[in-house]
Amino acid sequence: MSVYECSEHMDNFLRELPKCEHHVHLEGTLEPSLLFNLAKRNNITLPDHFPPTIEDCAVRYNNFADLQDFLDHYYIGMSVLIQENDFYDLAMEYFTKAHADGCLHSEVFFDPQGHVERGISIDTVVEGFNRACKKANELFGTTNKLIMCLLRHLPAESGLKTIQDAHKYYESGILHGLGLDSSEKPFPPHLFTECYQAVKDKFPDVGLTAHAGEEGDHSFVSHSLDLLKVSRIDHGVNSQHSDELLARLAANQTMLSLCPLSNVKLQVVKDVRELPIELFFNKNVPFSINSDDPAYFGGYILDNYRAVHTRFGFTGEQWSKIAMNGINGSWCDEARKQELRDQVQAVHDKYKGLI
Ligand SMILES: Nc1ncnc2[nH]cnc12
Ligand SMILES: [Zn+2]
Repeated sequence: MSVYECSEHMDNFLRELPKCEHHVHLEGTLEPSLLFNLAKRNNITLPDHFPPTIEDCAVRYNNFADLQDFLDHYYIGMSVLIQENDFYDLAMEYFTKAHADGCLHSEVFFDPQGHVERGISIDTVVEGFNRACKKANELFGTTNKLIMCLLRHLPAESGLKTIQDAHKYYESGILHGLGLDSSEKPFPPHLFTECYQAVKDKFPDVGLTAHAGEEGDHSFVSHSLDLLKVSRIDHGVNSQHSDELLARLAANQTMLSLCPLSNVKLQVVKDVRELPIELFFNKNVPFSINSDDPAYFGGYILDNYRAVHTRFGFTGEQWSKIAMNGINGSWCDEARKQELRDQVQAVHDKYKGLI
């Protein structure tokens, strides 16, 4: 349901526009090609109901009934990640694609509990991902931060243990944030108050965020703000149903990390056009545009920008504001933010009069 055309100039502008990604799960960047390679390399037999070929994956991934249906595949997919090098290769594939899409700063999620419960140590996971963050910076000049997520379908005690295991990585600055993901509706934010408090007490500078308002209603968003003290919200689309919450997000400039193609693939909406993106823009609620689990949802960050453009037809001015909001909501230092803002301004000026 594309309404607006994406002219050649606009397409170039969107690619060159310096982008920040705040909502991508590294395990969700596991393309079927790498998944099958790693299964072979590590002698992993996938269950019979997992799609047996790359082509079958494409069909199955186009037919998720909802978030849980996707997650059931996502957890099987990640079972092929065993060695530190597997985590490194996975993250390098993502950083390479993100760089080609004009993404200059990525804050990436990972799910340590999904690996530790299979007998993989958190050190294997973090060391592999951290090595890739450093290599991508060296190769592409991009900046990258790791956000550890807790799985909300597991008890808070498991979350607390994971936080303990990650202590040295928060202390050394290898981990920059804490997030909360997995099945939303049955596991509301209040269950994790103690986990968030534990990190906040020990590491007050660590960024806090949580998935909320993807399938859960707007109270999941306000409770994440009130109880978990998060400074960002992942998804947050259901904030649209509360004027009071919208006013609060705007007043505090709390950024929502939106994932348009994910919302379509997981049946949150039928088409990107139905998302409240114009409402958020007009109400001054800051948001960034992200890919969530691009290997499963058929598009990386630029595909998501394009999908939004063809539905909403934002002007160059509006796109530059969206890019600036993404920079302001990032967890990099002020010097890096200024560098990124200057680059947005330069691309904006280059395309003035052309788009
Ligand atoms: N979209 C999503 N929502 C909740 N948990 C996730 N884990 C990976 N992708 C997710
Ligand atoms: Zn997500």
